[in-house]
Amino acid sequence: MLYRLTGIKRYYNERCALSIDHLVIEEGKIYGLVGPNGSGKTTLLRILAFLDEPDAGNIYYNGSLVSPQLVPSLRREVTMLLQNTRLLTRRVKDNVAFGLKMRHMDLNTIKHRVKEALEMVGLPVKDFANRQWYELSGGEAQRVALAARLALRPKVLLLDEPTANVDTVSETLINEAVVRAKEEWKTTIIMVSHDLLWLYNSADETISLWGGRVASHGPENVILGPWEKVGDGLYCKKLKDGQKIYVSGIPSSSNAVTVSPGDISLLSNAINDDGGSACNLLRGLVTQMVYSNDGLLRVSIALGELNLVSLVDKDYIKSLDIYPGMEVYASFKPSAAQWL
Ligand SMILES: Nc1ncnc2c1ncn2[C@@H]1O[C@H](COP(=O)(O)OP(=O)(O)OP(=O)(O)O)[C@@H](O)[C@H]1O
Repeated sequence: MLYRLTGIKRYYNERCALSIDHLVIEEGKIYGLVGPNGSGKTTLLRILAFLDEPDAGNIYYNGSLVSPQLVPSLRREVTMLLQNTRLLTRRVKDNVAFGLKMRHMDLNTIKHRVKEALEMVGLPVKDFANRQWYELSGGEAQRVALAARLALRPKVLLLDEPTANVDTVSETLINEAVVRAKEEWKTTIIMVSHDLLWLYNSADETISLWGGRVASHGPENVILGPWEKVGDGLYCKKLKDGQKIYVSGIPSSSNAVTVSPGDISLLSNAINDDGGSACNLLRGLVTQMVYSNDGLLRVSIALGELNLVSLVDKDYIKSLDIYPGMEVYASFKPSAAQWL
């Protein structure tokens, strides 16, 4: 275990922006960090980068309680890349070499690391090393900024939406470089991303934030209220197409629930064969089918204004003969919903 966070709180002007009871980050894994705007993603990254201190709680890094005395040495192992990082006003190779020089590395190592890092992000040394910072496109500049971090071969690389403002070529190269860092140096990666395809295929785990708290499930299947109370502990939401979703439990202040993709089953007709217990049965259209890195298939279904994702076995899909564009039924128990 690389990080263990307990009882973390971060306030801005007495408003709690982050409240994490318990979070563990394992070494050498890729974590996708997701959540709506303002949910605390950047706040969490800055704490993990030791750039900000929480107002309460403890952080353990590599088994040791992090204290202000430890922070300078930890900052050498952990590096962060922001959305639009400004380059230093100098040549590409000087940008990439900067951190290595600060660490007093010898010239041969610096030369090798600069070449390696630039090639990892798809910028050949002969074409780019001597270019000035202003002779680059936005996507190239972001890749140089990433190369400067990769050259350090960091133990932890924190990325705050690094592909938000770059074209698809740069996006692919950045995503590939991140995966290579994990494979070659066992770098632990924590990356804010809205790219669900990347999350499904490359991330080992997803941390989902909601209102500064870690939500129990991934980025999908957040269903917002309003909810109407229809029975004892039973609540209903009416979709625009007239279908109704039922959830149980005790509502929270967020008025939102999540349903794990694994708890949603798919049926090709409206006959529910779950032994008669009351289940939601919602008609929708298959919009996307993606293999996920756990060997299962993620099927996205559009129903009314909602999009639900179901995680299903490949063989089951074959038996249903489902394909994009097909009408299916998504089924889940009201008790599968968890209030955020
Ligand atoms: N320096 C600050 N001063 C006051 N409030 C802040 C500050 N930084 C962040 N906040 C607030 O804390 C909350 C969490 O912000 P944060 O930037 O961590 O969210 P985020 O999930 O990264 O958002 P986004 O997706 O928009 O980047 C927000 O409500 C934000 O307005």
